[in-house]
Amino acid sequence: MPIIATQGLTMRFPRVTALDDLSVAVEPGVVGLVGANGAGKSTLIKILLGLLPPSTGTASVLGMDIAREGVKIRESVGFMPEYECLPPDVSATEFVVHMARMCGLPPTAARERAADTLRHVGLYEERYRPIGGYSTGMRQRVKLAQALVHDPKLVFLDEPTNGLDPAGRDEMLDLIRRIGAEFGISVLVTSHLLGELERVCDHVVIIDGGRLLRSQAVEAYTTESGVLTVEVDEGRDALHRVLHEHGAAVRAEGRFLVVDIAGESTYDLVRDGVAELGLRLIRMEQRRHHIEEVFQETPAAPGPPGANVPNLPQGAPR
Ligand SMILES: Nc1ncnc2c1ncn2[C@@H]1O[C@H](COP(=O)(O)OP(=O)(O)OP(=O)(O)O)[C@@H](O)[C@H]1O
Repeated sequence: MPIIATQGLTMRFPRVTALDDLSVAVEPGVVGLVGANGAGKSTLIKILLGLLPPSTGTASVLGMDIAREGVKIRESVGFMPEYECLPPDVSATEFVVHMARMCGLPPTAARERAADTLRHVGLYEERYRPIGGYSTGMRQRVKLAQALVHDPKLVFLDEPTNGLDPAGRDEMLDLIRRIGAEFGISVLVTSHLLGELERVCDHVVIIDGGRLLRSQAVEAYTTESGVLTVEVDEGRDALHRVLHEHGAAVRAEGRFLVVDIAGESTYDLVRDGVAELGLRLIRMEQRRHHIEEVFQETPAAPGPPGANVPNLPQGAPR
């Protein structure tokens, strides 16, 4: 059963259509929702939580209908909002216990769950200090903990890496991966950075201007390309020459050689060239596409000039 399914979901605000006839279904796992700022990600989350009725269309979350079963959906789904929502004067422990109580847990269970969850997200002694003194990374962890404290089957994480430095971003991405892999909780995580989702997601949905561009398993985005990356210890230029002389389409890229694959013979050619020159082969592998490259190849949907050109920052950490 899909964890999320939408049919013709449309959300019109007075000045903008935030979601435009969106039909998509995703299976359990870690699912990325990618789009530039204003693409409609937060609007979709609000609709899926049953907090905002769509203009037209239908949707279900964990098999529950958003129009009729919003309360049940919110009982089963955790939500980490993008915006700042933490009270500065209470500690992380007090806040997360309070959220657990709001979800209906009895006092002792709420305290135990809060302690476990805060430990899982990497907050230890600091959890007794007022949140007002926390770094951005620590505040993001508290927001994540409150989303997980009632043991949901699914969590919506809206831009969880926003505002984090590269190290904090890596830690948050690792946490997200663990939520899916170790705790068996499905995740819908939004980001405007494609590269970072490639690392943690099983499936990625790309939207632009409220419309669906693609919905695919990550492996489908990162299919093998037609080039071979070759790395040798020393003698890169000599190998370049030899391969070129044997008719291979070869070019240097940093310390690598990149060779177009013309068939099985290309592998033999590289192996023979390395042997002939007496070099040490460190790596010979078929290169995989990165999601960002695939996305750049996606043709823009029809519309006014520039309206559908995704404006996604490149070079995200991988
Ligand atoms: N309550 C609202 N009233 C009017 N317009 C809105 C409202 N909420 C969102 N929008 C508009 O809908 C579009 C989609 O917004 P949304 O917040 O869903 O995008 P997003 O992909 O989450 O981007 P961001 O990461 O910047 O929040 C934007 O043009 C936004 O200005």
